Amino acid sequence: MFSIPSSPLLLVVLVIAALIFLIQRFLTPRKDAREPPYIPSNVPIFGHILNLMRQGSDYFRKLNTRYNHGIYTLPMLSGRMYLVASPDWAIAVHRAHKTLQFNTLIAQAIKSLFAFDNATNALVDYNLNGENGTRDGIIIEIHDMMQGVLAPGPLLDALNRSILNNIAVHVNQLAVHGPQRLVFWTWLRHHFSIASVAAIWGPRNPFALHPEAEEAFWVFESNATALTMVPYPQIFARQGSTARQAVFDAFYEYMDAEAYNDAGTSELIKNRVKINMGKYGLTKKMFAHGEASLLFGALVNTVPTAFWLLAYIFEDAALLADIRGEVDKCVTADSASKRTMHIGKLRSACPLFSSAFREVLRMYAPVHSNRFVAADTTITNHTTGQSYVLKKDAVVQIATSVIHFKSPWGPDAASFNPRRFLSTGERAKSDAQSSDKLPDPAAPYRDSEGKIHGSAYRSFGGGNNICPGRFFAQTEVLGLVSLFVAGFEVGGAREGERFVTPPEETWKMSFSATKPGSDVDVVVKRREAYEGVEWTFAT
Ligand code: HEM
Repeated sequence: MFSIPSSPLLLVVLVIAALIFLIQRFLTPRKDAREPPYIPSNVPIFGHILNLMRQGSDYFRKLNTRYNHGIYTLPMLSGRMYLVASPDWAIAVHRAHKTLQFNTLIAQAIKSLFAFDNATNALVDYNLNGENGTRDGIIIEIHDMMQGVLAPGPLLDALNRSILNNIAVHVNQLAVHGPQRLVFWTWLRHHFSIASVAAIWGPRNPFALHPEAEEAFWVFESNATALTMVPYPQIFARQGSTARQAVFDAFYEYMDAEAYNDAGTSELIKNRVKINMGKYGLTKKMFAHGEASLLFGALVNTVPTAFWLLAYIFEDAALLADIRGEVDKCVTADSASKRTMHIGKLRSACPLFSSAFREVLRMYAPVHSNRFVAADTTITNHTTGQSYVLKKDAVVQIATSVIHFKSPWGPDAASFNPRRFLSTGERAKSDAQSSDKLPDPAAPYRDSEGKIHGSAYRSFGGGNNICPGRFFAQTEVLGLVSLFVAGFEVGGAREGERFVTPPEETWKMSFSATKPGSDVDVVVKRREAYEGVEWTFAT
């Protein structure tokens, strides 16, 4: 017969055990045998979340090493997350895009991150996933417009010209009177940011109107998770909230001055104005909030990518010499002091340079893709024929940070190999190519035997929501880095020292590219015979 325990401690233990049992019983999602393998955590209900908070996305790698499945069910609170850790399952997720939705999650995130009012939230929700069977609605129209404007063609060429010539202005001012010391990440982040923002938003852009908004943006960005998760962020995520407001204010001033009408504003922004304010009647204030979202797209991945590419090239004298051999062929001399970098040639005729760029993205931009399960959905792995059911209201996360470091990348997957993306065939093809064709930086990975691995290379995501900015990002990064390679030497802070690549930040969630964990002092000087040279780009 049941009797009340005499020890108060035992009583407490029993009550806690009973509570955990009840919470687990009612909160833990019911298992369905048709779902992907179910991975319990050592601490019920909260375990996976606590581990993620402590270890960031490294936790997914550890789970994958331990269980080695291609896809998992992770119970979290009363719901579940499906973790995708293989290219084949990633393809299966992208195929089911009607019910595995990107827009539902992005809408949820932008509403809180950009502090929209109710009227704007309603506009965001309108025909969010094409429920009406049409392509109207703010989110869908902006998506379609961006895919169009940023696709290879004359509009992208104009944007490329603008960013590259802005970058050249900054680089031309370097080491003019002899070697110059730089705090490298800080220098790069500042100059790349203002060059990009000027190319996109025009001469009277928000950073030009309010220079403090640039630093505020990076504070806002590093507090983005807290801003979306914490209630009353103005109290509990104060630093991020203040920085966010400074960015909103700078954009508001830009909108209020109608500076988007200035010559030099990109078609991207002119079209965003037409859709958001013209067609859907967003207020200037709310549009100013929403524009900050494009800053995330434009800056948070490209700046670290440029940094790591420069770091790896200048750290390794042999790699620098090889890439220089390619890049020098893309330069023409217009006069004794004027050189032109031909960007089309840079993209199509520098196989090692392009390979190193993609390798940097593999290692430092393993950005996860998230999808919302709008209805129970069966997905099938077309290599194995196996199927699983994903349950309504769950979230699917394609763990690029796992996929980029396992098969098919081989035993050296953990280390930087700038030649990884060269295959014999590809090299021959690139050498022979004389046109300025634009290779897709998100093209499937081909290994050294020429075998194609679809969806193994995922820095730009995949499926319907593949990053529209990938061609632009490729041009900006290769353009900036090419000027350093062709015209400068970057060494350590002391005479004769080589550049030493700093470690990456330790805790990361793989929402965006990894930043350096510490800054690095360098000395930049002009390359011999390029002392007085001024650079421009031809696109
Ligand atoms: C190295 C640079 C970049 C990386 C690694 C990157 C990566 C990504 C990833 C992983 C996604 C999500 C795809 C998915 O879930 O399947 C994405 C989406 C997006 N990116 Fe990028 N991105 C970069 C540069 C840019 C640039 C320069 C822009 C704009 C100027 C941009 C604009 C966007 C936009 C608007 C989306 C949302 C797409 C949609 O609504 O369907 N990105 N990016």
